[in-house]
Amino acid sequence: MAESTPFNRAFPVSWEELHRNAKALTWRLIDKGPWKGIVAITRGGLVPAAIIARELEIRLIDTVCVSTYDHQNVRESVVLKGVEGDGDGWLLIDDLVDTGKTAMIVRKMLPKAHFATIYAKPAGRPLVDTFITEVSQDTWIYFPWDVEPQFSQPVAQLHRKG
Ligand SMILES: O=P(O)(O)OC[C@H]1O[C@H](OP(=O)(O)OP(=O)(O)O)[C@H](O)[C@@H]1O
Ligand SMILES: O=c1[nH]c(=O)c2nc[nH]c2[nH]1
Ligand SMILES: [Mg+2]
Repeated sequence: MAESTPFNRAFPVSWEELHRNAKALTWRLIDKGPWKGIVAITRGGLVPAAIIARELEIRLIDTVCVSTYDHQNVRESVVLKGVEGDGDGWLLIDDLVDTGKTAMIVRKMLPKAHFATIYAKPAGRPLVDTFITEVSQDTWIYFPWDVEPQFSQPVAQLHRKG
């Protein structure tokens, strides 16, 4: 039997929307710098970090590699790679905070970094310094790199099923 998850809503994000939101995040970050560089939290933080690096004209980019999910199932975080220093003057980027588990680990590694994400759910929100859009805790965000186009049921049919 498939494992159940706490996600009742789907929030699909297109490449265009992600690009626009990453640029919007840059506008919120520009006056908070200057930044020595960016630390991207892989893998989800890589695309937002690339867009933000382009907009802020930052070429020094490092990674912290952390994995906390198997698809929608949360588990023990695995840290595959850390980074030197305390993060002072660095921008730390991820795609989102959900439970805040990943953020808690990375903030401990880089306590002085400025942590920014595009999306935040309520449980993780207090751990983020700057973000763009909040979605509810029971929403799963579908990023464009994780999906492909497929048939979707007409609303009338979904409605009839209740
Ligand atoms: O706030 P949390 O509950 O920790 O969830 C947020 C984290 O989960 C996802 O990463 P994931 O572990 O799926 O790895 P990935 O970035 O390699 O896809 C996402 O990219 C965040 O890093
Ligand atoms: O693609 C994703 N969407 C989410 O909503 C989420 N929450 C934790 N990790 C996530 N990954
Ligand atoms: Mg991640």
